[in-house]
Amino acid sequence: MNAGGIMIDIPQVITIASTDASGGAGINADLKTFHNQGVYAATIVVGLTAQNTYGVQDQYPIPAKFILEEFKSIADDLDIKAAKTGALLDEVRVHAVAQGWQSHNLGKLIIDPVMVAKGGSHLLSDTAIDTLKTELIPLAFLITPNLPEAEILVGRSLKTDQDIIHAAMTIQNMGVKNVLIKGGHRADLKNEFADYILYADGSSEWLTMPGIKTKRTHGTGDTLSSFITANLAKGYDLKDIMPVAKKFTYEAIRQTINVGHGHGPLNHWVAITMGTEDNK
Ligand SMILES: Nc1ncnc2c1ncn2[C@@H]1O[C@H](COP(=O)(O)OP(=O)(O)O)[C@@H](O)[C@H]1O
Ligand SMILES: Cc1ncc(COP(=O)(O)OP(=O)(O)O)c(N)n1
Repeated sequence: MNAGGIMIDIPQVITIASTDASGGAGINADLKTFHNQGVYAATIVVGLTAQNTYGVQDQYPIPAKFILEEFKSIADDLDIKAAKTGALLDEVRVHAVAQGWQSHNLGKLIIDPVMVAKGGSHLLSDTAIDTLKTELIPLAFLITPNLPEAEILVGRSLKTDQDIIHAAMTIQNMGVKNVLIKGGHRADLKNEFADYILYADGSSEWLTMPGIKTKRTHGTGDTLSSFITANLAKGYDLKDIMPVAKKFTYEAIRQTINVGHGHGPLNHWVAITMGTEDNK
């Protein structure tokens, strides 16, 4: 009821992750990307980080019981179409998120398996990897590891295109429908950045953009996975979203903003939207 006004239906999404005090990564980057893409965003906060563009100074996990309360509050009221996870910190938090997910229907699950931040700090403990693999990954629509994260998931080093293609198959066999392996950390590619995606139907593609020579890449993975999450919630097909998500992230790095003195954050004001003339 909104007498005299108008009621607008807007796709609703959620990020299940940790905050970044400096605003460039984690929940902060997710919310900016969601807002940019015109979806309504809720949060399940799993942890807090004292962090800046130099690195992570401290982290504070939210108790599992409270995380489950957050799940219930959202599920009792909102109509979430897609959710993404980010830094989940440890085994207790990964288990709580898997438990919360199984108890409530929050649409498509996108896992960004954040393990190590740019400055080298661990945002997922080693003991949580098995829990991630056995409890959370089988629930997901899409997982988006960067190269080092994919190496940890499959337990071998990934150097060549063939290594990456086989790793995506290994990860898909863990029970997740679609697998995106991001190439931002690939040592042999300097002039172009190629990501590989293996889709649920067995088809696959390499997504390539020129490499930008910059250290201002704080929150690139969060931005890419949030763009995908927002547009899945809007009803777009993953195959149509992927090239535009790649372009959005590229432009958010290229059109840099002067914030921070280390690995600076991205520009979350770039105007790239699905369905517009250049981005069918
Ligand atoms: N310097 C860069 N120039 C162009 N694209 C980049 C650059 N760094 C990262 N990307 C792209 O940003 C996205 C996130 O990649 P990556 O850095 O591997 O993830 P993460 O932030 O999770 O470590 C990928 O699409 C990757 O190709
Ligand atoms: C709280 C928090 N969550 C996630 C990250 C990592 O974000 P990512 O997009 O992978 O970017 P970088 O670590 O490469 O900056 C984070 N740093 N903090």
